[in-house]
Amino acid sequence: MASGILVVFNQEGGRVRRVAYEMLSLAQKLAPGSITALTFGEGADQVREAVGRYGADRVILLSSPTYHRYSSDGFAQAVAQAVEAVDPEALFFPANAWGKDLAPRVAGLLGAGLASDCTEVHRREDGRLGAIRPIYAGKAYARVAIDSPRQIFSLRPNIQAVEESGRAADVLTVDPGLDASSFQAVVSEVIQSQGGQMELTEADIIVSGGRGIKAPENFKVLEDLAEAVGAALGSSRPVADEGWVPHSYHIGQTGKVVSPTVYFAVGISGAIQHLAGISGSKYIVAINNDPDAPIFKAANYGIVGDLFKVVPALANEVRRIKQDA
Ligand SMILES: Cc1cc2nc3c(=O)[nH]c(=O)nc-3n(C[C@H](O)[C@H](O)[C@H](O)COP(=O)(O)OP(=O)(O)OC[C@H]3O[C@@H](n4cnc5c(N)ncnc54)[C@H](O)[C@@H]3O)c2cc1C
Repeated sequence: MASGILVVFNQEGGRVRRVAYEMLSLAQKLAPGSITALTFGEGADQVREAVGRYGADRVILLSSPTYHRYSSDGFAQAVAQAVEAVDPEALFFPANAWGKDLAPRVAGLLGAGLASDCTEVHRREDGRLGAIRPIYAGKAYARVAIDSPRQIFSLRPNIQAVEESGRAADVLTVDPGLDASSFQAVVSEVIQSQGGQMELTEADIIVSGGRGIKAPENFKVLEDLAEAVGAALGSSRPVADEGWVPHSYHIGQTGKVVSPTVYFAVGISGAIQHLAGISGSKYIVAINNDPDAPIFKAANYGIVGDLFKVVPALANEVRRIKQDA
């Protein structure tokens, strides 16, 4: 009978994103002792110790040149073969760009149900897994049950706690026997986006600017705060549409969905389409000179004031506290 969870994730040169550890920690709670991790690409061999520490009992490392370049159809076939070898009850994928591309293809190949972008996965009374996921642009949450024998979930980053279990994972050798030349679509080049900052969907702190910053050169004020608090930079859609910042900064219904611990919304009015992308934030700090701005209804902390005075004062205060510490 199918049992355990197969946790599939991406890595670059041995660098594993935190969401992989979050998935492993959660999987270990749901199916203790039967967690298999699967990753691909150059550097995959280096992740064994780290994934073991965070809850993998076994690990499949597809590090051969066949898997050096991402291929949606090729990787989906490899995951399907790993599923045949491991026979898990469920698969976890990260709900990042990589996982959002791969998970539906694997679900299609396996004929399995997929619940995407989940904020919670739990064990139900009937022994199967269930999930909670946001719907209607984050305005409501749905409880999801998957009827197919195999269940697939993609998990939103920064939602689960990470716990170290302190064991080393055993390496499980699975050779899908695939030939990269038969892959239909292969990523031939990855171009680093402008700014080269950390991935917004995985950032713990985000400083985000809206039209209230008035001109692209004023974004420096936000960069200074971001540097002081160690944050990634984001923006509302009009700011990215105007070309004041790269499009990769755009947060919201039609942009990135983020779930940081702290989200600074600076000069952002709080339109519903923007809130759709930030409702997973633990704390929202709004800085706006209009006391009636809708963002204050969503915020945990609000400062009514001119951002050009408030933000530099905040950055200086953070630096002063850090120096004193
Ligand atoms: C189909 C659709 C999809 C959309 N998707 C998205 C999306 O994904 N993401 C998104 O962000 N938007 C999206 N939008 C646009 C959205 O409706 C809003 O227009 C947009 O979010 C407003 O951006 P803003 O808050 O930067 O600008 P504004 O609404 O113009 O707000 C600027 C704010 O700055 C404040 N301000 C001005 N000067 C200062 C100052 N000196 N100090 C402090 N505060 C100041 C103002 O009080 C105001 O609240 C979408 C719209 C549509 C129709």
